[in-house]
Amino acid sequence: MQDPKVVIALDFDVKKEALDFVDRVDPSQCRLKVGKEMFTYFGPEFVRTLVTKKFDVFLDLKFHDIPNTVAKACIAAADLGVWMVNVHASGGEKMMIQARDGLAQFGQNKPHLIAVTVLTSMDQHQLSQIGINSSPMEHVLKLASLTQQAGLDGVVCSAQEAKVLKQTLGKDFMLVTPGIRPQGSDVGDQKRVMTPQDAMRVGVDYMVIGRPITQAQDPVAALNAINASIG
Ligand SMILES: O=c1ccn([C@@H]2O[C@H](COP(=O)(O)O)[C@@H](O)[C@H]2O)c(=O)[nH]1
Repeated sequence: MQDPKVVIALDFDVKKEALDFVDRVDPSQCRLKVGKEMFTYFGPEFVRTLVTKKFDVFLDLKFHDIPNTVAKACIAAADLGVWMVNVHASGGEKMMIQARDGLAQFGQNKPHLIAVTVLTSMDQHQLSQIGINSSPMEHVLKLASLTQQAGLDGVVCSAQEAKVLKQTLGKDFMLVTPGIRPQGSDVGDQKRVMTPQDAMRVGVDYMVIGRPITQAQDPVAALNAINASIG
């Protein structure tokens, strides 16, 4: 596979289990995501290990802070050699611009910089609880437009918003979508979900998939089945 579409959310709490899994997959089959849990347990060394094994690593720490702090955190991520790093779009345009500018020094080796719009675990009701009275679609579009205006490479959104975002922001603006659930798998805490096949149909660039693979009886078989279904 030339450009694997599946980004596996490792989310293991035991390092050996994570590395055993990583040793059973190949960079041609998938990319890997390290999030807050694994980074907090195992730190930058774990990220370096995956990079050394030639995996494209998405460091999903969703930075959200003042512009100077976020820009420096993005630079620290780029120093690890990751393929992709992210911030929260709700941190604002200034923050995103400073993060983008901070990464410019990495030239060709610059990681993709994307911004989280509305978490895929949130629905309309949860948005209204935090004072946002637009629909998830409207709010995602608003934050994605701001992200594009700030010169970032793309956004994290749900696949449910992909068609409208591609139509509005163009095909080159990258869409990275968690909340992917193969038919019949447990939705868990995700609210805005879609199957891998439908997500590909609506134009997502990369699908983040965690538990449906990592908690499967045979995780490698689960990954292979997903790849075959979108092949
Ligand atoms: O909006 C978001 C942003 C990030 N995530 C992360 O993606 C994975 C999804 O894992 P599943 O087990 O497939 O639900 C997880 O690491 C989240 O932190 C997200 O789900 N939604």
